[in-house]
Amino acid sequence: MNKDTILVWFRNDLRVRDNEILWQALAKADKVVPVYVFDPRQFIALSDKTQKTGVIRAKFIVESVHDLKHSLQQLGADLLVASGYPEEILPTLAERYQVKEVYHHREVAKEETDVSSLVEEALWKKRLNLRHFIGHTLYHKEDLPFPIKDIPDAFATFRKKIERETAIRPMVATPTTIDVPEELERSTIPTLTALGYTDQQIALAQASPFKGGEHEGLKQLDAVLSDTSNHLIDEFPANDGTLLSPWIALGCLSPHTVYHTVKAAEADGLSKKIVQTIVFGLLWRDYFRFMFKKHGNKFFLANGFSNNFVATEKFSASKFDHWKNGKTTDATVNAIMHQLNTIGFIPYPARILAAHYLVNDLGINHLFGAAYFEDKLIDYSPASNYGNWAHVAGVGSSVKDNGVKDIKKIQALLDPDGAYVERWGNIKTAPTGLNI
Ligand SMILES: Cc1cc2nc3c(=O)[nH]c(=O)nc-3n(C[C@H](O)[C@H](O)[C@H](O)COP(=O)(O)OP(=O)(O)OC[C@H]3O[C@@H](n4cnc5c(N)ncnc54)[C@H](O)[C@@H]3O)c2cc1C
Repeated sequence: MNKDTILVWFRNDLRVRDNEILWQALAKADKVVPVYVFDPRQFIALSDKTQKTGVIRAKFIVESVHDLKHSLQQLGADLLVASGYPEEILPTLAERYQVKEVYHHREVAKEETDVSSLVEEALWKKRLNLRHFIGHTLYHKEDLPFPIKDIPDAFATFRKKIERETAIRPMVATPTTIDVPEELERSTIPTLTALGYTDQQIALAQASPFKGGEHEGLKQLDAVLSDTSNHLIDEFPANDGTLLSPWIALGCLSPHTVYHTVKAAEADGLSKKIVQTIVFGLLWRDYFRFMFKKHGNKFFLANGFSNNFVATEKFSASKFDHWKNGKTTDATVNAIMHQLNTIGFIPYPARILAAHYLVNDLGINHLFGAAYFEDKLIDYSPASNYGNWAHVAGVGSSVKDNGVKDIKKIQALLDPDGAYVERWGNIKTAPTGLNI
């Protein structure tokens, strides 16, 4: 057995910069086998005409995998790309390349952790270890001032304690060269057609201005910090965020890269307000991931964290369809849904307004809306999506943050001068079902 080879299984960490699994594998082994697997479970059509991964996010993923492959090639390595079940593919590759261990980043939501467990079991049958790393959060789980089971549910308390008592780790170094086994097989990245999307869907996805990959993410970070306008920023005139969430969600950028880059820019004069907005956002993201770790499947219950039973039998398929297709009686909600269906991204106030309308005006349980966002959002991540939806619906984990406080103010934030509804209100979007 060659004890000096480690298989690095990339999932939602599609980067070479600040990637602990890659860095640790290189420190421990002479050679690594970098692998990405397109898992068919991630690309299936669901019974209600939605998809697990809508075509816009699928395009973003494919672009990000291309970018990672290119980066690894620049470092003298390559990315082995396969399609199939990771629990079947990874043990086969591990055997073929006689690896000593398999490294990956641990996830928090059930579907993702179930896949890890299947891989772990299959590897174990070959006496191989799947090593889990915790690299998705800004604050490292092991540095928290409390065990997971004691993390405060109230966001304000969580934030106060964590900011006071925990240091943020530095970034790990970026490799300058990577050795892979000489016989590493050449592989190609599947097209969207091969992943099961129709020509019409693929044409639709071209309207999104977001392009996947670590390089694009770094470019966006640069544009935000240098306060220069770019096509993406121009697309969202009233947005005060960074628009970095798609790259953060897929791990093209690590939260540490964003944090440390922003902090360095602050020392060079970047406005404190921008820095605070970004750090505050990253804290919310950490909070939801830790809450998922603590409470698990509670986020997928119709009544969430509330003890009151939430009735779901009033569900109206036609109202839900109107909401999805931007055909409600509310012009702002319609504009929001058109934007979501067209480019796979809507700003935070738009998410609140659309979610609030579905739950309060249409009386539809928030889980339906969350599942629709799961299909459409380019930055979809289970903890952030289901955690935020639960709050808007009033059944979230942080009691004080439940519900929507001032809907008019949020409306004004999204569309201060009516330009948003003007831009997105009348756009003709394709129907959202799969049979487009
Ligand atoms: C109903 C609903 C569903 C949502 N679903 C998702 C989702 O699936 N994925 C996702 O990344 N965000 C989700 N959000 C949170 C938020 O809307 C987006 O993270 C934000 O709009 C991204 O824009 P930005 O990159 O400009 O954010 P910025 O303001 O620049 O914030 C910096 C980063 O912090 C994180 N962040 C900011 N706000 C939040 C928040 N409230 N919760 C969690 N993380 C946050 C993001 O990674 C973001 O890129 C959801 C919000 C709502 C109300």
